[in-house]
Amino acid sequence: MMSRAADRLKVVLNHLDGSHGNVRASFTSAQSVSHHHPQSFRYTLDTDILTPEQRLSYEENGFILIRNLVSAEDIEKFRKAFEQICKREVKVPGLVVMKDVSIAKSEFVEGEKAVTKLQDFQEVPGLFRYCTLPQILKYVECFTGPNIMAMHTMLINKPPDTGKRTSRHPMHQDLHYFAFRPADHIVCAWTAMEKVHRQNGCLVVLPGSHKGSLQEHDYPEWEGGINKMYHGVRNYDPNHSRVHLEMEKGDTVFFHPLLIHGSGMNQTEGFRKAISCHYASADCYYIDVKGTTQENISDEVKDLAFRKYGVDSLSFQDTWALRGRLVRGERTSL
Ligand SMILES: CCCCCCCCCCCCCCCCC(=O)SCCNC(=O)CCNC(=O)[C@H](O)C(C)(C)COP(=O)(O)OP(=O)(O)OC[C@H]1O[C@@H](n2cnc3c(N)ncnc32)[C@H](O)[C@@H]1OP(=O)(O)O
Ligand SMILES: Nc1ncnc2c1ncn2[C@@H]1O[C@H](COP(=O)(O)OP(=O)(O)OP(=O)(O)O)[C@@H](O)[C@H]1O
Ligand SMILES: O=C(O)CCC(=O)C(=O)O
Ligand SMILES: [Fe+2]
Ligand SMILES: [Mg+2]
Repeated sequence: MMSRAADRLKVVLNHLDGSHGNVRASFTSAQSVSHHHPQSFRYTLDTDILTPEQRLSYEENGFILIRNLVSAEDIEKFRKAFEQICKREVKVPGLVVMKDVSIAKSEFVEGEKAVTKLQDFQEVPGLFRYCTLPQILKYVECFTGPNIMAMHTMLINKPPDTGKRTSRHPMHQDLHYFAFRPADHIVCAWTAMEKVHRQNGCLVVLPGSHKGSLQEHDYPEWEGGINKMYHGVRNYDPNHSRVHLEMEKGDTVFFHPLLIHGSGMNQTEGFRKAISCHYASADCYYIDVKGTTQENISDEVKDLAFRKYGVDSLSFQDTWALRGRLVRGERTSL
C-alpha cells in the first residue's frame, strides 16, 4: 500500500496543478511480468522494428544508436521550453532544477547558464512531448513491450567546466536509482540536442556491461567536488576500454539500465544539451531496496522529497509511482 505521506503528497500535487489523478501504488510480483520473447534473445522483444543486426547489437553491447531520429524543429522547441523555464517565465510543480556544484558555490550566475540539469519535467507539455514522440516509442516498445511508462525525464545542460572537473558525470548504472524491475524491461532514450563529441563531454559507455549485475555505487573521491546524487560505480577501473558516443543533433541512443556509462568534462565554452527519458514496461513491479546497495540513493531521494514537499516517510517506491506517466497502452502495475 502507498503510505499516508504519499497520499498527502498526492493531495498537494493535485492542488498544485490538478493533473495527478492516476497515482497508484502497486507491488505486484515478478510472475505478473510476461516473458514471451524467444529464448535466444534476452534483452529485446520480437518486433519488426529492429533489424536483426540492431537486435544483436543491443543484445551484445547494451545500446543502439539511431541517427537523425528527432527533427531539428522539435529540438528547437525543446530548447525554447528550456529557456522559458530558466528565465522563470513558467513555474512547474515537481520540477527539480540542479546547478553544477562548483558554479553554485562560486559566482552568481543566473538563467540558463546556472542550470545544469532539469529533472521531472513530466508536467511541462513543451518538454514532455519528447517522451511521447512516436518515432521514439516505436523503438522503446522493442524493449518494454506495449504498456509504456515514462518514469524519469531529464534535460541535461552540461556547463563548460570551471576547472574543478565537476562537469564530469561518473561512471554509473542508472538502475542504481530505480525502485522497479525487471531491468530488461527498462530503457533510456537519450537524444543529442546539438553535436556532442569528446570535447564537450559526450556519453562514454562500457559495451557489454549490461550483462553484469548491479554494482555498488557511491560518491567518487574527486578533488574538485562532485554533484549531489552523482554516484559512481565503486572501484571503477579507469583503464577499462570504453566507447565515446559522438552524436549529431537529433541522434538518439537507447540503452539498458545496467550499461555502465558516464560523461567526460565539457572543455568547450558552450553548454552541451541533451534530452532524455527512462521508460519502463507498465507491467514492471516495485521493489523494496532496504538492505541492498541502493539504500544510499534511496535515503538521498527520500530526503530530497521531504525538503521539497515537507512530506515525511514517503517511500522510495512512492517517489517513482508519483512521477511515472503512462505514454502508451495500459497502466497495469507501476
Ligand atoms: C516526488 C519526489 C521527488 C524526488 C526527486 C528525485 C530526483 C532525482 C533522483 C533520480 C535520478 C534517476 C536517474 C539517473 C540519473 C543520474 C542523475 O542525474 S542523479 C541526480 C542528479 N542530482 C540531482 O538532481 C540532485 C537534485 N538536486 C538537488 O538536490 C538540489 O539541486 C541541490 C543540490 C540540493 C541544490 O539545490 P538548492 O538548495 O536549490 O541550491 P542552492 O540554494 O543554490 O544551494 C544550496 C546548497 O547546496 C549546494 N549545492 C548546490 N548545487 C549542488 C550540487 N549540484 N551538488 C552538491 N551541492 C550543491 C550549494 O553549494 C549550497 O551549499 P552551502 O554549503 O549551503 O553553500
Ligand atoms: N574514478 C572514477 N569513477 C567513476 N567514473 C570515472 C572516474 N574517472 C573518470 N570517470 C568517468 O569516466 C568517463 C570518462 O572520463 P574522462 O574525464 O576521462 O573523459 P574523456 O571523455 O575520456 O576525456 P579525455 O578525452 O580527457 O580522456 C566519464 O564519465 C568520467 O566521469
Ligand atoms: O551526461 C549526460 O548527459 C548523461 C548523464 C547520465 O548518465 C545521467 O544523468 O544518468
Ligand atoms: Fe545515467
Ligand atoms: Mg579522460
